[in-house]
Amino acid sequence: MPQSTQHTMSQSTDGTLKVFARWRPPTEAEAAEGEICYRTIPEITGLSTITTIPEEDSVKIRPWGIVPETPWTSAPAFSAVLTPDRDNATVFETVVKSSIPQVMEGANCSFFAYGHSGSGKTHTIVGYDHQNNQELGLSLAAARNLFQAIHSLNHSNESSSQGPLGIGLSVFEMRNKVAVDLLNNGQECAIKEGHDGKVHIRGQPEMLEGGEVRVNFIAKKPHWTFETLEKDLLEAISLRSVGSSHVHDQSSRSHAIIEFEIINQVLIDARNSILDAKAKAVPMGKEQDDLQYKLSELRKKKLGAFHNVDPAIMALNVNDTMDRLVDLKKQVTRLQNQVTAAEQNADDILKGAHSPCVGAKLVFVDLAGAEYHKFTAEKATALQQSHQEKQEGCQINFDVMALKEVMRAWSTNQPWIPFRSSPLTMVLREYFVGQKKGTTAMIVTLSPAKERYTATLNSLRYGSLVGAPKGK
Ligand SMILES: Nc1ncnc2c1ncn2[C@@H]1O[C@H](COP(=O)(O)OP(=O)(O)OP(=O)(O)O)[C@@H](O)[C@H]1O
Repeated sequence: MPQSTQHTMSQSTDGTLKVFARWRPPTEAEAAEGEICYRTIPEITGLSTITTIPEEDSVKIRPWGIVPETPWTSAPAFSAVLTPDRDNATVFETVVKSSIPQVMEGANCSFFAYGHSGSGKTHTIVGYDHQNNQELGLSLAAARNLFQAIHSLNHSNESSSQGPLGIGLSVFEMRNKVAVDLLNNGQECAIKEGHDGKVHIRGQPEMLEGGEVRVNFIAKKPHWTFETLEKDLLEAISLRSVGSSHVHDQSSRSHAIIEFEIINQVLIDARNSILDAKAKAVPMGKEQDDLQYKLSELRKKKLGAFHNVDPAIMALNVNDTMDRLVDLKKQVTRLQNQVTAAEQNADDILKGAHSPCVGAKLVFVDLAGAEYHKFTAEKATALQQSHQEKQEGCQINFDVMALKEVMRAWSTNQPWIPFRSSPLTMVLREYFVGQKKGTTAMIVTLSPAKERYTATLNSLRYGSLVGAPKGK
C-alpha cells in the first residue's frame, strides 16, 4: 500500500535516458494478503526515490524468506512513479508521447518494460483490452499516434515522388541466443555482425529458381493504416513462447521486440534490390570458391604431393577450369558492384528522403523478467524448471545486466558502449546508434503483493541502477 503516492510528470536529467516505475493494482487475493508499503519522495532534481517500508505488517514473513530489517531506498532515479490507478493511456502520455515528434524528426526512440513475472510488462507494452482505448498498450498507442503524424505529413506532401509514408513492422523475440521471427511463422534467425559493425538478423536461406539463394532478413511488413498493423502485431505477439516461471506457467520466457520503422515504397524497393543483387552474387561466389579449391587440389597433385584427390577433380581440364575461374571472377566482381550500388542507393534514399523521419525507428521491448532464485518460494518453483528453462533463466539474467551497462554507457556518452556483451544488446545496437539521439526509457513494472516483495525489490534495484544520474 503506498504511503504517499506522487505522480510527477516526465523530466529527464539528460533528455535521453529515463526510468519510470509503474505499480500495478493488486488482485483480490493479493489485496487480502496485504500490500508492500512504499513511499515516493520527489527530489529537487525532478527525479524521485522510492523507499520500501518494512513495517511489521508490510512484508510477510515466510518460512524460508528474508525479512528486510531496514527500509530500502532507491537512488533518485525515477522520472515518474505511476500509481496503480493510472491506466495505460496515462502511462502513454507520461512516458511515450513526447517521443513521437522526435521520431518524426528522424531520431530512434526505445522503450523497455522490465519487471518480474506477472508484474504487468505485457499489460503495459501490448495491453490486453484492445477494445478500450484507455487500456491500449504503449506500442499500439504509439503506432496510432505515429500514423496520425504520418498521415498529416502525407497530406501535406501529396506530390512526393517517393510515395506516401507508412510503418514497417517487425516483431521478434530473443530466446536464448537466437532471434525468432514472429511475423514469419516463428522462423529462427541467426544474429551476425557484419564487417561494418552492423548487426544483421538473418533468416533461413531461400532457394530461388535458377539456383539463386536469397538470404532474407527478419520480416518487415509494410503497413499504411493502423488497423492492419494492429492485427499483424497482435497475431505475432500471440505466438510468443511461454514457459514456467516462478509465478505461473504462462510466463513470457523471452524478450519480445516490436519495431516500427517509418518507410516509403521507394525505400522498400531499394532494400528488395539489395536482396536480389545478393541472391545473384552468392551462388557465383560459391562457385568461384569451389573452383579455386579444385584448382589448388590439381596443383598439389601436379607438384607430386602425396595426396588423394577426388577422381572427379582429377578429370578436370586445368586450362578450361582456369578460363572458367577468370570468367567467374569477372562476374562476381560485377555482381558485388551491383550489391554495393544497391546498398548505396538505399543509403541515398534515407539521406535524401523528403522527410527526415524515413528510416527512424520506434521500438518497444517487453523484457523477460530476471530470475531470482535466492529467496523463498521462487526457489522451490525454480527447481521444477527443466534444464532448458534454467539455461534460459541464466541467459535472461545475463542479458538484462548487459542492457543496464549499455544504457549507462550510452546515456553518459562513453566512447565505448558494450553492445557485444550479449545477443540482446547486439540486436539492440541499431536502436541506440544514429544521427539523432531520441528518448530511451525503462519502465519498471512492479507488483504490490507482499508475496512478491523480493522480486519487486530486485526490480526497483535494477531501475535505480539504470536511472541513477551520471557518475553515481
Ligand atoms: N496496470 C495494470 N492494471 C490492471 N491490470 C494489470 C496491470 N498490470 C498487470 N495487470 C494484470 O496482471 C496480470 C499479469 O500482467 P502481465 O501479463 O502484463 O505480466 P507480465 O509482467 O508480462 O508477466 P510475464 O513476464 O509472466 O509474461 C494480467 O492479468 C494483467 O491484466
